[in-house]
Amino acid sequence: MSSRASELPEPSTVIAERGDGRKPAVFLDYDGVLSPIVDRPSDAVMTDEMRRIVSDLAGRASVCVVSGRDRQVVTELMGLDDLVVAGSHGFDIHHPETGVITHDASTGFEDLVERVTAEVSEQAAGIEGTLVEPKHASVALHYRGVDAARHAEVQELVDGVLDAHPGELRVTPGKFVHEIQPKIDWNKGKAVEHLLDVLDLRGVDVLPIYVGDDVTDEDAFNAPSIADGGLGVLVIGPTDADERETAAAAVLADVDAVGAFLDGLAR
Ligand SMILES: O=P(O)(O)OC[C@H]1O[C@H](O[C@H]2O[C@H](CO)[C@@H](O)[C@H](O)[C@H]2O)[C@H](O)[C@@H](O)[C@@H]1O
Repeated sequence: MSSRASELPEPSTVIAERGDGRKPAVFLDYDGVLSPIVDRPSDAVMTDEMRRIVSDLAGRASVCVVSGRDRQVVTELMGLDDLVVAGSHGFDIHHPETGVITHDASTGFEDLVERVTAEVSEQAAGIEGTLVEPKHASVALHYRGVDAARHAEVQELVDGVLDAHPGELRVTPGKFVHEIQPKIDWNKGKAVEHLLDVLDLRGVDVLPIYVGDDVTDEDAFNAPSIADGGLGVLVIGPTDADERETAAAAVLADVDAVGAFLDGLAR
């Protein structure tokens, strides 16, 4: 089911109205959720205050980070190495105590991603302001720094790369970024369902909550455990359109509101 973001309540209201006494299992996106959107991806370092909030919450409830970033990168930006992290849009999952968590789509795409990353890097060098972010299971082509008059060229580049690999790739739009991924049936929603299984978080006493801001987070809002009985929370950034349609059931206004919500959760 899809709703207009501006018409959705805050998550604390939903939880109170449901009389929900279940123990939260919290899945958190990173950019736009735990750290505001900034011009350069490498500048999105989590604040000390958000680090304290996430650490405190992890002491009271199950917390997993599900990010489009590479796992090592998001771990470093958070300054926390004791959380379960599903990096590279949920392809690369790691538990701090037991190590890598495998799944149906864990491997098999490495050569393709390496070749595509090289192609994108070579072609993007001709478009000033692009930034190529190589990742474990995708390549992100950022165009935030590209003159608007050249955005069509960036799109042509992406279309050309997809055409050169018929049936092998898909592209997901993000915030001034094209995420080129192997065409494999895996996404953040599948990663959430897998984590609920392997971390033994299924049960009538568990409330799965997913907090995200981007297009790829809609897969998680639509995951059965979030959409049916769980809680999807969309973070609307300052530049996002209020009329955005989302499968989330609640909204938060910005990263500060995320901090306040997480700080109050499970107390
Ligand atoms: O799934 P997420 O953890 O939200 O990651 C989504 C993408 O976030 C990053 O890019 C976005 O945030 C940057 C920093 O604020 C911003 O400069 C960029 O324009 C945004 O698209 C990250 O660089 C990507 O790899 C993630 O997939």
